[in-house]
Formats: sequence, C-alpha cells, structure tokens
Amino acid sequence: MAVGSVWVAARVCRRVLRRAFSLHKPHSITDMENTLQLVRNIIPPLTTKKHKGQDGRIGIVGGCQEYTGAPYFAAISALKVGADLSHVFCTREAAPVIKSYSPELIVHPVLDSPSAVRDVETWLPRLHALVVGPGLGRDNVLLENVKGILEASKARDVPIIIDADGLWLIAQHPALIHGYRKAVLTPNHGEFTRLSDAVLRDLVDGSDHREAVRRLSQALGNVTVVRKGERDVMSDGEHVLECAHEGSSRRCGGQGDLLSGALGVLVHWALHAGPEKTNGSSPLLLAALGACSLTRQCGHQAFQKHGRSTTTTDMIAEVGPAFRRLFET
Ligand SMILES: NC(=O)C1=CN([C@@H]2O[C@H](COP(=O)(O)OP(=O)(O)OC[C@H]3O[C@@H](n4cnc5c(N)ncnc54)[C@H](OP(=O)(O)O)[C@@H]3O)[C@@H](O)[C@H]2O)[C@@H](O)CC1
Ligand SMILES: Nc1ncnc2c1ncn2[C@@H]1O[C@H](COP(=O)(O)OP(=O)(O)OP(=O)(O)O)[C@@H](O)[C@H]1O
Ligand SMILES: [Mg+2]
Repeated sequence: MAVGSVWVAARVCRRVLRRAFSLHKPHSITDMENTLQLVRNIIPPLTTKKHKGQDGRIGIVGGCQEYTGAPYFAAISALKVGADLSHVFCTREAAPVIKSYSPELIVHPVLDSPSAVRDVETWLPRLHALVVGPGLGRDNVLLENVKGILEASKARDVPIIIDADGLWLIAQHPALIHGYRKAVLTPNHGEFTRLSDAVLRDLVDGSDHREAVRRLSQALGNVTVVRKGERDVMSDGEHVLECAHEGSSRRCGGQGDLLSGALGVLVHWALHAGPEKTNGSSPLLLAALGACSLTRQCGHQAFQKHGRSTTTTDMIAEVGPAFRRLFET
C-alpha cells in the first residue's frame, strides 16, 4: 500500500473508532465491523521465525475441590485461540483431575500451599497474562493466597483478567485492583450487581447498562469492565463498547470461562501489538470485543450443530473455525 493510502486508512480508522467508541450513540453494524477490523490488526502473524512461547504464555489461577472444569475450559481456550503455553495454578487435589482432562496443560498443584505466592511468583516473569478466578471457590486460605498473587502480578506489570470467584474477592477488597490499568474484570449479571453494590455509592439506573458499566469502571479507577449478558457491554470508564454478535440461546455453564481464557491471549496480543496497530484506541477494549465476539460465534456455531445439547466442550471445538471466520477471512 502506498504511504498516502496508509495515511488515509489510518484516518478513516480513527474516525470509525471515534464513532464506535462514542459514549452515547449506539453503533451500527458497519462501525462494529470496522472495530473488528482493528481486532484483526492485533493478531500476530503465523510464521516460521518464532520460538515457542512468543504468541502467549497464559496462567490461570483457579481449580479447587468443587470446580475443576472452569480452569480447564479457560486454559484450553487460551491454547485453542493461539497461545503457545497454558499454565493452571490450582489446589493439590484438583491438579491430577485437571491434568487428566488434557495433556496439553501445565498444571501446578500450589494454590493451597503455604508457599503459594512464592510458587506462582517464580512463574510470573514468564507469563504474558494471568486469568484469576475460574473455579477458584471461596475458601479463605485460597483467597488470601490470591491476594498475594495479585499484588505480585501488579508489581511485575502482568496483565490480569479477573473472573468468577476472583470477582468475589474484588468485591470484598476493591483496592486490590483499583487503578491498575492492565486489569480486565469480566462479571456476569450476578457478579456485576455484587461489584456495583460494593463500590458505587449512588444507585445507577439498572436499565442503562452502558452507563452502569462505565460508572463501575470509573469507580474502580478505570480498570476495564466487561459485563456479560444478552449484549456484552464493556468500558474503560471513558469509552463504551457493546457486542451483540449473534451467539446461542444455550446458557450452559462454562461459557464465561471460555471467554476469560480467550481474553487472556487477546489482551497479551493487543498490548504487544502497540499503538500503531490499535490506532491509539484502548488495547484492552479491543481485546475484550474480540473475546466476546469469538465466544458468541463459538456458541452460534456449536448451537447450529448440537442444538439443545450444546455444552461448552462443543463450543471449544468451534474456537478454530470461529476464529478463522471472524478474524481471518
Ligand atoms: N464446570 C465447572 O467447573 C464450572 C464452574 N464454574 C465456577 O463456579 C463458581 C461459581 O460461579 P457462578 O457463576 O456459578 O457463581 P455465582 O457468582 O454465585 O453466580 C451464581 C449466582 O448468580 C446468579 N446469576 C448468575 N448468572 C446470572 C444471570 N445471567 N442472570 C441472573 N442471575 C444470575 C444466580 O442466581 P440464581 O439463578 O441461583 O437465583 C446465582 O445466585 C466459579 O468458581 C466458577 O468459575 C462456572 O464457571 C461454571 C462451570
Ligand atoms: N442472554 C444471553 N444471550 C446471549 N449470549 C449471552 C447471554 N448471556 C450471556 N451470554 C454470552 O455467554 C458468554 C458467557 O457469559 P455468561 O453470563 O454465561 O458468563 P458466566 O455466567 O460467567 O459463565 P460461566 O458459567 O462460565 O461462569 C458471554 O460471551 C456472553 O456474551
Ligand atoms: Mg463465570
């Protein structure tokens, strides 16, 4: 492309983004398509010149006696989206179970150990993003360890995605994440209400999801918030984006875990791509839009094949084809 055309394309892109990210106007399908084009920009090319690990080493913090599926879904989704290595930091008894689901995951049975924070900390320099919460449970010993892991990750500037019981912890201790600009919170309906009750002084009009999400993000010091639901609404306290990409009507458990694992990879890619590729827009918002669109596309494709019997495992089988369809055609 000639230099002039690059410049024009960049200008058009910036205009599109201003519209797509505008606070009050609902955006058109064309705007959304153009914003998805920016998501495509952050995807690293597949070449023979890279070494293992370069396209993403993602850590999942979660997995306990009750929940082994959630961290598995998040970790395998990260790999299927394109990460090279996926680590799970879970309790001792959850580890053999999670390992047995897949030989592709690296599983550390450390989360209930007295040395949990140090054990995870040794891996932090090698991780590009940490997803905290899927299948974590609410045991106080584990939550105390996760507090330390969050502090250590922030000190190392590691991007953090917080979901599920990680959000339970944040609702008790919002200061843990307040103002950390490399954090993304992914609450479902119930988790969003809990967080809002914990950190917002005044009531927000519950029907205005865009404003409610923007306010929560602002109250948390502009961390990026992704409220999952019939439409996914995401904000960094300034800009608001919505994803209404066609998904499925199945609400089986685990779809949020798929989203959080995918988001871990996309956040790494978006931050790594740099402002030229993201055109000055928020890398975390672009990553969030990409992960929401992808999860919904997986749901849509899986539902077409399996209908009412669709489960998250069927959706994970669609990650490759859905990714190609959304981002590589
Ligand atoms: N296979 C596995 O291992 C899986 C394990 N998982 C793991 O389970 C753990 C707990 O996570 P969670 O989301 O179930 O717990 P929590 O925050 O108590 O929410 C439940 C409460 O919120 C409500 N509620 C929820 N959504 C709502 C909505 N859209 N709209 C309205 N209400 C809604 C709901 O209300 P109810 O319908 O019961 O009245 C209920 O009270 C966590 O570690 C997670 O990772 C899951 O990832 C799944 C797969
Ligand atoms: N009513 C809905 N219609 C369409 N898609 C939805 C709806 N609710 C949620 N989703 C989609 O499902 C995905 C997961 O959101 P959900 O609210 O189920 O998360 P969750 O409750 O955290 O899931 P999990 O069971 O993994 O904990 C998101 O991509 C979201 O867009
Ligand atoms: Mg969840």
